[in-house]
Amino acid sequence: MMKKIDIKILDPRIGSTFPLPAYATPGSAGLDLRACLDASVELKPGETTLLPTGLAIHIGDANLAAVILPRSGLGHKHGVVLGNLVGLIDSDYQGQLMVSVWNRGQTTFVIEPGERIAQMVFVPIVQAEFNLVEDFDASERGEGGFGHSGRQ
Ligand SMILES: O=c1ccn([C@H]2C[C@H](O)[C@@H](COP(=O)(O)OP(=O)(O)OP(=O)(O)O)O2)c(=O)[nH]1
Ligand SMILES: [Mg+2]
Repeated sequence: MMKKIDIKILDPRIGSTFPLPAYATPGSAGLDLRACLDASVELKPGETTLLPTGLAIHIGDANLAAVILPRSGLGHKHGVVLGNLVGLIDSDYQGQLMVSVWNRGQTTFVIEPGERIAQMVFVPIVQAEFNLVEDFDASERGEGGFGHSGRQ
């Protein structure tokens, strides 16, 4: 299913120097987001910085959201993940898409202008309303959790 999402270009280089986010293959779930930078940024071990993408989206549907996730290559090989671990884009957010990058590795990582630094995935959302009860209907698990079923 393809869904139309309003997008605004905030930096004139988007769409020319830096391509618009696009699915890399027909089966891709994620759209890579690029660092919309004037110059490269050095991210030392342990540092976190907020990168602009030069883009804003307005999802405009409370039953949809987007999540920003690390790219596996950056995270695994270079230790470059997200400062917030996962970014959540609300359907009513209209500001610039920002990516918090965290160098959790041991070596400095240089982010180049236009580099694909994270990926965005659209996800369905169910908003819940709470039904206040005194007792829950019984379930097989009950209150067991946090490994109560063992490791094997
Ligand atoms: O990686 C991210 C995470 C969030 N956002 C934007 C979109 C999101 O809708 C908004 C608020 O994010 P969130 O609710 O996670 O942050 P908060 O700390 O709760 O801020 P707020 O008080 O604005 O909700 O910031 C980004 O651009 N990138
Ligand atoms: Mg919030």
